[in-house]
Amino acid sequence: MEERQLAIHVEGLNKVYKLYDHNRDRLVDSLGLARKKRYREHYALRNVDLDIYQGECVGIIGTNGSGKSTILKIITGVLNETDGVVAVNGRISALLELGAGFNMEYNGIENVYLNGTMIGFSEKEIDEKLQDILDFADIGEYVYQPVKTYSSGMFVRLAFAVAINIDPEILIVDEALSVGDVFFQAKCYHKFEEFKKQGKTILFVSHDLSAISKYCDRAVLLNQGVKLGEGSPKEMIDAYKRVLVGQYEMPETGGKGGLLQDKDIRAAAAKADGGTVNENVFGNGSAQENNSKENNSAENEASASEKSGRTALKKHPRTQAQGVNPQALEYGTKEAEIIDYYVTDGNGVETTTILKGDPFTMHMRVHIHEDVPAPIFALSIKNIKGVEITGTNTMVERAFLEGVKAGEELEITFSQKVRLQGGDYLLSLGVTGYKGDSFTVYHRLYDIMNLTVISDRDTVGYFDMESDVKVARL
Ligand SMILES: Nc1ncnc2c1ncn2[C@@H]1O[C@H](COP(=O)(O)OP(=O)(O)OP(=O)(O)O)[C@@H](O)[C@H]1O
Repeated sequence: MEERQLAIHVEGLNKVYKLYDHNRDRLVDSLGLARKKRYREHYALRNVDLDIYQGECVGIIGTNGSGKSTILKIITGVLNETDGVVAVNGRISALLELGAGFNMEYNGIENVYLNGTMIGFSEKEIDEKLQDILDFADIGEYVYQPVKTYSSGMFVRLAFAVAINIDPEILIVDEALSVGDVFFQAKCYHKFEEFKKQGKTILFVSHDLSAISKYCDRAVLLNQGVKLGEGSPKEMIDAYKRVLVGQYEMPETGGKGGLLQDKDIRAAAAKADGGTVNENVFGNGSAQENNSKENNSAENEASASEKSGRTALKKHPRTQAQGVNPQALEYGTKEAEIIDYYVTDGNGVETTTILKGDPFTMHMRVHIHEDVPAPIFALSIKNIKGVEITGTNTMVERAFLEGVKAGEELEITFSQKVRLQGGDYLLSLGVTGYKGDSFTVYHRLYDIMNLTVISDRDTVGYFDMESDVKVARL
């Protein structure tokens, strides 16, 4: 059997930042005058092992601040590790932060030469590649303008064109592609396919889970600087979904490469941050707290309810990390009030990310404050441009409930399969009804939640008609 060659080997990698509360502490420390420790240690990466083989396309996923960019920067040599081993076998071309390696005052062509020589090409070699680079970037006369005048889209076109046309053995891309328009993205992903066929190695970070599942052979999941696991994109996206809703748990931990449990991560993070275990698995604990305070209209509502003499409700404090939109629009008389909402996948696991074709259920809990003769419960789904894609309600579905009394609590579920194309969607919920002849909105939560659909096979338009396609020779 042919032995696979390693392209990137990372072992026991740590990156620790010193965080100072005051600038004077930093100064005292840098002058070597500090008698006691004046900083806190922050682990951007903690004991990470990673092997990537030649010809693989590997995606790194994880929440904000999980260490994705840090590991790429260390592999490409832009950043030094605190300790650990990093070995690279092959010429790397990297597309990291937009603008890295570019001189803003130079024009596009001058920057092509600047970048090319930085990677180790001679002027003559770059001369030979220049036309391919300019053709791929396709930014016309702008190549003669200083890059400081470029839009971020133009910038990424040129940077990507340079990165892929200088014939790297290992291509490293950090998120940058999301800046380009869809046509350019398609061209880049096509190039990825070509690269893979040529046996080149690709390592890329993206929040676009569809791209990860479509192009990667393998995915790595980072959280709070710790590698939670690696495996098939589907498996890791699934684990990532659980991290997002705070339900991550893996059955086995054990030896090297084993998956850690939330409590291990929290304990490890807490140790590095000064000892106390932070119950929040989403990263910065205080930021998370602020989020839930700011965006949780439910909490504000509770106090409003109390003021109006209604019983205080036990509401689930949902947060932005759980897909809740802090800018959701809310109104209604609140005679019936939506007090909780969440999405579960086909296994009954709470999530905000569903694979196209899979079943999912929208759950809505409603507290009835005043007798309501015949409430209508509704769900609708919009795309991020605001186009209403689909929706339904208990009236059209003929799921009637009559004579609902004050004090009751109801759970309404909408279960269906995802036929939407890959992308982000916004869910709206409502409770309305007729009081005599007059239509009343009891409670509406517009665009309250985000739902991400992951797809590696998008058809045309808003939804997949699940066509049964046959081609026959006659
Ligand atoms: N110069 C720095 N000083 C201190 N902390 C830093 C520095 N750079 C990064 N960090 C911290 O290191 C951690 C990892 O950051 P990194 O940028 O690698 O995350 P990421 O996964 O790429 O996030 P995102 O998805 O938001 O791009 C974060 O907690 C970040 O705050």
